[in-house]
Amino acid sequence: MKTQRISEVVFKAMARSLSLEENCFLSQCGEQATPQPRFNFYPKCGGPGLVLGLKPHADGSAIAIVLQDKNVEGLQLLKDNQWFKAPIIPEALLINVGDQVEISSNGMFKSPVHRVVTNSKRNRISVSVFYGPETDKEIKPFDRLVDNSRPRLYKKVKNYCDICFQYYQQGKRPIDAAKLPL
Ligand SMILES: O=C(O)CCC(=O)C(=O)O
Ligand SMILES: [Fe+2]
Repeated sequence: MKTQRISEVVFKAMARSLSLEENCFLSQCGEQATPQPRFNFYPKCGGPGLVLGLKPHADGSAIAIVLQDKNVEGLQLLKDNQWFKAPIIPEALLINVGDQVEISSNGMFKSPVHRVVTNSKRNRISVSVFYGPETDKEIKPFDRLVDNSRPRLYKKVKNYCDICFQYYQQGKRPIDAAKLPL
């Protein structure tokens, strides 16, 4: 899977959709940004209403490219306090916006909270490839997206993923630590 190329196309398209210079997300990430793949296996589970495959979280990366199981659904996204199922579209790649794109786009793109539920009859697999900035790169809202009508919403962050795990364990959202008081 040529995920590097896909990430470039997606980052450029997101920049153009905000009328920004097309390399802005890519240059924030830097040249050495390495993909972080994760292979997920969710065993079938006798109590699917009681046990989650992956608890609610938002991805800490800039984007994630997800190849979902072709036959077993499970991914759900939170919108207006309701969980919505991600449909199965065989061979399709799902692109998820992560916290670091929410920060650099000053909230124009939202990093959705999502979870994975278990299935009582079938195992499920998925592959996520996370793209984010190289170590020590500073991420902050693009100046072009900050003005009087849209104030700066987030502080600068660095090595953001380091705090993500800690927040995840505590059931908190790391992006809340980056929010500026309104
Ligand atoms: O299994 C999935 O469909 C999504 C996995 C996910 O959210 C993640 O790896 O962060
Ligand atoms: Fe995720």
